[in-house]
Amino acid sequence: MDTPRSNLPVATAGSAPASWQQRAAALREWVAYVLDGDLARVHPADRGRMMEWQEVRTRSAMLHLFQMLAVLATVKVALVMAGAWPVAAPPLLYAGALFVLLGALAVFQLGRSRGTDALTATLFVLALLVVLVDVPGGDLAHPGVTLACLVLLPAVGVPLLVRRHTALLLGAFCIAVVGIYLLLIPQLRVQWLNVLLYLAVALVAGFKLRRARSNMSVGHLRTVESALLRANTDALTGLLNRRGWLSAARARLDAMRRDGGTACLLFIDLDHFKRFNDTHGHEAGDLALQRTGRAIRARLDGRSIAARIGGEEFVCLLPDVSLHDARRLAERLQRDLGGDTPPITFSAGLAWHRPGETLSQLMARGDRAMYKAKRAGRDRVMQDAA
Ligand SMILES: Nc1nc2c(ncn2[C@@H]2O[C@H](COP(=O)(O)OP(=O)(O)OP(=O)(O)O)[C@@H](O)[C@H]2O)c(=O)[nH]1
Repeated sequence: MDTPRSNLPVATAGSAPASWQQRAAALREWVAYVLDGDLARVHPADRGRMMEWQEVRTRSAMLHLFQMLAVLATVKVALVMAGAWPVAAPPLLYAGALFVLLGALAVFQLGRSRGTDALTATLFVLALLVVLVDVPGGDLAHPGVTLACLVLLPAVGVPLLVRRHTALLLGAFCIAVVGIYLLLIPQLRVQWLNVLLYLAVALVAGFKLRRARSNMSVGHLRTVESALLRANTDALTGLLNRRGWLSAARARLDAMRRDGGTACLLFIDLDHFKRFNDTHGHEAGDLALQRTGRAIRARLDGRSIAARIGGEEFVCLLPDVSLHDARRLAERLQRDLGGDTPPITFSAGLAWHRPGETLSQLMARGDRAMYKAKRAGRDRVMQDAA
């Protein structure tokens, strides 16, 4: 049996690219295809799933971040309580612990419902402050806190947004700035190691997050992609199935309505297929369907859409093809399949798309023309009145 192929590109399939950047690039290509490229070939329900995927991805990144910050804050509170970490203002630390609690609640919310991104972002900033409240003086308005926040936030955020080298350069720059600043202020010197430690943790966390997000994206997209392929593809022939056809052909007609253009519908029904099965066996019948699918694919250009919409029923939408050319294409197909052993014959109906006509109306006319061909003795191509 043929490996099912569909009209969707398989950007993320094949051998796994070496680095996560390459995987992310493949991923972006695929997302661009699905979201911006030819959405015509993706069922509207899948569009919703793609959006959902993006939301899930963002949320998961936030979850990772909160987990790490919560761990940091917990360690710190434990050290303070054990007397191993002197702080100037314990009340502020306990207030910070409250923020962590709120952060944990937000994490819980993130896992459960939508629309908590603003809350989580706020809590994220507050949790960062928690890690910094022990700057001497314990004053949140202290310039050291402000500076550290200004540095830590990009230290976490930058690796998520830019390339590794740029992030490392920026990180080194931030560390240098903080180092110089802290050396210039005597009362901050005792804390500069702490701050550098946080910076290092923040940088590592940023990279880890980026990697985790990218890995998850590739894995998740592969799943979505194969689900999309399965849902829209006929497993036997690799052409679109009825679901994929309805979505793709409707979208193509919509695009024609918007941008102009014409199309022809070709409706194909294999002749006496029951007899074919009875004579040669069901397996030979399956092979005949696959051969038909291959022959159709070989004859169509990249803009045409082809599907197996029923047992031995095939349809093709041929954009910017005249009735005359569509008939020639159908006749070539007849020759392709008739020359095989055992020969396959089919009856075909042609209908030229009328302006404003829906897909069902067009298909009904194609079907009618195909039945005319059956009634006239099969193994022929008939057309509906243009
Ligand atoms: N091998 C195989 N047979 C199939 C498949 N799907 C449908 N069929 C068979 O296709 C046959 C269709 O038979 P009919 O609808 O009576 O039509 P027909 O025998 O082709 O006769 P006409 O269309 O009038 O020429 C049935 O016997 C189905 O069992 C399939 O996936 N594989």
